[in-house]
Amino acid sequence: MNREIIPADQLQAKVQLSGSKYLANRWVVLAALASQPVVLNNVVNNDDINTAIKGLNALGYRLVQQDGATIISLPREQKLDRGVEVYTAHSGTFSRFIAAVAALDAVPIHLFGSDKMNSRPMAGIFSALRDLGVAIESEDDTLPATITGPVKVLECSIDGSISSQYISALLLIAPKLADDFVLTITGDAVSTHYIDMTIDLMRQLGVKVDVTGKQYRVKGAQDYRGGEFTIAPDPVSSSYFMGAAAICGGEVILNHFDFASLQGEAKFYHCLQQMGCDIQRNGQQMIIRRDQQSLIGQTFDMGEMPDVVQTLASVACFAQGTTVMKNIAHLAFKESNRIVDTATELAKLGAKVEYGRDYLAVTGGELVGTRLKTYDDHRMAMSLALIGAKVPGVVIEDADVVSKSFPNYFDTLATVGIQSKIVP
Ligand SMILES: O=C(O)C1=C[C@@H](OP(=O)(O)O)[C@@H](O)[C@H](O)C1
Ligand SMILES: C=C(OP(=O)(O)O)C(=O)O
Repeated sequence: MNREIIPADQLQAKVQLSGSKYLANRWVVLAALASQPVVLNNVVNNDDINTAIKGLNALGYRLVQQDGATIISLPREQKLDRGVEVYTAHSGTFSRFIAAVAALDAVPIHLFGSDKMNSRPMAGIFSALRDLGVAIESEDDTLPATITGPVKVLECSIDGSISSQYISALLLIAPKLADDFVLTITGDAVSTHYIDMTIDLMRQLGVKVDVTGKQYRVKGAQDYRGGEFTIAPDPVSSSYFMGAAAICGGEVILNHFDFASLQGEAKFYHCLQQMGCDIQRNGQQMIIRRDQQSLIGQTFDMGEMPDVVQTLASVACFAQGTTVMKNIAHLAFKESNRIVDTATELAKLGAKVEYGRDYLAVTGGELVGTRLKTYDDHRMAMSLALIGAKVPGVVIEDADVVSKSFPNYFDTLATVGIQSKIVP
């Protein structure tokens, strides 16, 4: 389904966003592994989280979706006694997390993803699991793969320069191993705040994790305890509405912003502030305003904010001068190649774009609306749509890719004043 975005006037809107998919991805795994019941509230209903729940249940874990946004998880009754298959769809996070969870069982577990997911790297987690004595069958260190545990060795190292998800995955299962586990990160680690988020939630369930520089030590045979938790709103979903205020002008109020979030992208508003937006906090609300002031291009290190690079690239199209997003080599391994593919689509609109292995630079100027591809990447659809709020004739192809993280994205955009219509 393709959508044409209708240009909007200045915005004057309030928006309430659903729970973080990043926290939910971790919580469902932790809840599954917990020794007591866990209740999760404000769980986002999107493809990635539904895939994770289904996949964990295929391994005999017991997560049940109650009415709306609540999930209840009960402890698993027994380990698997025969092999099963798990579909990981387009979720990089779940593919990496479930590879580690699968290693806790001593039967072959076959993982396969969507075509896109099957081309994303898994080598980091597979090589670490092999070092831990787990058998991995995979043609080229991608999915599909068959994983046969259990973990027999309790020390490994992992290259942190491709994805932090490999590290989060191993940490999540570490308390369930028989003895103390030591993980050392090599290389220049990326997206490290995601590892901090993982450890923070593990600690909330009562387990002990020691961090010394690039080394993580987790005591073996610890129980994740139960409890009831409410998931805070998603900082990356909120970036599109902040970006909308920056591009269209006017004011957008995020009803509830997770100011305490450890996630790197929760600081995206600092980028908009530096470019000229006025940002205010009122309790849990964030207010983003742009009146007469122009946006001014800046240089940003986005190494810890990978998932808002495309939002920033869209905003940059409307700024004076050049916005440089650097330290983003790891964006090549997401749902699309978020350096090359973003540059390609922006260039189709007439934007002046330059890119290299680890940067993207966008210079503001006149744009002309056209049809844009989304490459099976939800964030490509959501961020490019923002350009259509200002430039007539922007058509987002395969706009329903947004269901990966934000199924009602276009309805929510309409509530802030940016309408769209389905077109051939
Ligand atoms: O741990 C996570 O929840 C994620 C980590 C990041 O990936 P990388 O560590 O691969 O950069 C991020 O881009 C992804 O959307 C979610
Ligand atoms: C990269 C993303 O997710 P994942 O790696 O889980 O597919 C994302 O949501 O932008």
